[in-house]
Amino acid sequence: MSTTPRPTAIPGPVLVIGCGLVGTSVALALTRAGATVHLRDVLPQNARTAEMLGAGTLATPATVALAVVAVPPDYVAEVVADTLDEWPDAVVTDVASVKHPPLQALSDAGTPGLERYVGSHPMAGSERSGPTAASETLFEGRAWAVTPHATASPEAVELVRELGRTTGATLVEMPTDEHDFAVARVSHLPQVMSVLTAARLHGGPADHLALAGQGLRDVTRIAASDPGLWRQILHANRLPLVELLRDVRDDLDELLDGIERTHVIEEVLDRGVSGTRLIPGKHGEEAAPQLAVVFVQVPDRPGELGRLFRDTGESGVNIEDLRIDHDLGRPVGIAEIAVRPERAEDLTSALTERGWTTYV
Ligand SMILES: NC(=O)c1ccc[n+]([C@@H]2O[C@H](COP(=O)([O-])OP(=O)(O)OC[C@H]3O[C@@H](n4cnc5c(N)ncnc54)[C@H](O)[C@@H]3O)[C@@H](O)[C@H]2O)c1
Ligand SMILES: O=C(O)C(=O)C[C@]1(C(=O)O)C=C[C@@H](O)C=C1
Repeated sequence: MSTTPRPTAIPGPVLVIGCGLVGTSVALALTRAGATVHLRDVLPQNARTAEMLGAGTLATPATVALAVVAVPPDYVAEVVADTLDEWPDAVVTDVASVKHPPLQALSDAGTPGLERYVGSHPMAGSERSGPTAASETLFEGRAWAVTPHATASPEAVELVRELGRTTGATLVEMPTDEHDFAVARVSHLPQVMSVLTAARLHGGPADHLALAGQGLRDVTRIAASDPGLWRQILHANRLPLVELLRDVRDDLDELLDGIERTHVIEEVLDRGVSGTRLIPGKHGEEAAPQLAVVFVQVPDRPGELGRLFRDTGESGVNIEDLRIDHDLGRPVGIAEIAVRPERAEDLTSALTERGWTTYV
């Protein structure tokens, strides 16, 4: 949900280099918070599209307080070095998904001005690429990693923190190598598992694929992401990723060897359930609370969803999450309203009283 942005404290113009999904989303969020944003891309049409979307201006800036490098990982070190050189007063950050390799390359090259560079990484994105997939609210309530290095100036670190805060994200600070181990587990391994699952659909007869439901769609959404970008991410972070893939290979062996014994299957399934409970909830709560889901039949008519939201609001029960599915072959949808378990009963009775068909 979009919140009213607070004005940014970034003390001058921002230059966004790379106007794809992430760069344009950053630029839109900064513009919305009152920053003057300049746009640049190796593909002029992407910068033009970002400008048309209201993300900033194509005019060359006279000065730059902060440059945000939002290009694919293979080009980050080179573009950061060029930007430090071109704008000697600017702080420079990048938003790439892997943080240690570019820092190492910049440091090995003895890059002048390295104290003005602080890497960062917003933990939000999409399976879509390019400026037309951008959104000014993409980072709201999401984690934004800031990865200072030993020689970074405190002023540079603070400016990059302010960038994350301006987009509505929650800051998480850690060294680059720790960051890369963390994202191998929470982002890169999930990407590989999604891809492997989607790839196994090849060869499935059409009438088998016709049975695909929401479970498959949930697991494979990110498999549709740009392979060119992910080749770079996975290659750059291959060392931590390989460790996790070996663990997954052990899990597969355990399942293959034990598939005849139900307790082995049960153990694997239980580890999955407890794993999902370790994922932090919204607003950075320690772990996602277990939620109860109230299912509500929604007639397929204009205005019905609005009526459901109004009735839910009047019940005083907060919606923690929401999904809407279509009941195949019937003129109704099913709204799945996730609420705190202790409020499920209140919501069910409030909605039933107002004429809704519900089940838990
Ligand atoms: N896609 C995601 O979900 C996601 C989320 C967080 C961070 N990231 C990181 O953000 C960065 C950008 O990813 P994206 O998803 O926005 O990709 P994208 O393909 O949507 O956009 C990349 C943009 O960079 C431009 N570009 C490429 N080389 C350039 C150069 N040398 N100079 C200037 N512009 C150049 C491209 O023309 C394109 O417009 C990547 O480093 C990625 O790892 C991606
Ligand atoms: O597609 C999404 O929903 C994402 O958020 C993508 C996602 C992620 O794994 O969380 C993917 C890579 C990035 O570096 C950051 C975000």
